[in-house]
Amino acid sequence: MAVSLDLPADAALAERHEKAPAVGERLPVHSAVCFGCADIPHGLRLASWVADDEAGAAVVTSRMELRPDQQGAPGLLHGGLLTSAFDEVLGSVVALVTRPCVTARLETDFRRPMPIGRTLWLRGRVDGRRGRKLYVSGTAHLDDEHGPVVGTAKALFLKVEMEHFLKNSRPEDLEALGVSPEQIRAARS
Ligand SMILES: CCCCCCCCCCCCCCCC(=O)SCCNC(=O)CCNC(=O)[C@H](O)C(C)(C)COP(=O)(O)OP(=O)(O)OC[C@H]1O[C@@H](n2cnc3c(N)ncnc32)[C@H](O)[C@@H]1OP(=O)(O)O
Repeated sequence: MAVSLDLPADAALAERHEKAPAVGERLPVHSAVCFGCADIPHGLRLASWVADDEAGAAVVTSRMELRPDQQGAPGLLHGGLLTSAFDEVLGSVVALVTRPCVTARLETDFRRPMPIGRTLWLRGRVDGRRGRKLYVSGTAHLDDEHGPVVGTAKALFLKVEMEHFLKNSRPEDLEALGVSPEQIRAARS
């Protein structure tokens, strides 16, 4: 049975890490080949900034231009791409608190159609943390940050160790990041 994504009563506030970018700063791409944020032809090409939050929680705002090559129904964004966009935004906001983390569970509600040629503004917030678990939520708005809500999301991210990638990623991709074959072998032995 699916585990609830509701914030537990004993979750702690999840503030930005002291070394995380400040409010207003644009986030750098976290990988030159990332489907969500890298400047690659087939990617979502999300641009993201650290945003403010009254309660002091970590928040990210992202912009996504909806392109003709992203259609599902004619003239409308494919729904799975909204889920992918939420995964990127929520993964980015979690990385302001602690990292590395991976998505364990992600739910998307599709509220309104998203026409191609328009702009989505997404907002992701870390609502709280309990141990390795980070509870996050997001909203997607059409045309501007306060435009109509077209989708909402809730997710659970889990903090993992670097071994998660050393054991599971393709060796050639790890080596391209500077990881030695010995480190990869050691993690997998
Ligand atoms: C040198 C290398 C460079 C690397 C550079 C890194 C760069 C970083 C870039 C990030 C970029 C972001 C981009 C977008 C984010 C992705 O795209 S992440 C990719 C998609 N996600 C994945 O591939 C994750 C695949 N799943 C897994 O690996 C494992 O299932 C997980 C998530 C790590 C959990 O496994 P586990 O650590 O063994 O945890 P486990 O003991 O099963 O569960 C711990 C707790 O979490 C709960 N839990 C686990 N799964 C779930 C679930 N699905 N639902 C609800 N609760 C759950 C359990 O019930 C348990 O609860 P408690 O009993 O403690 O109360």
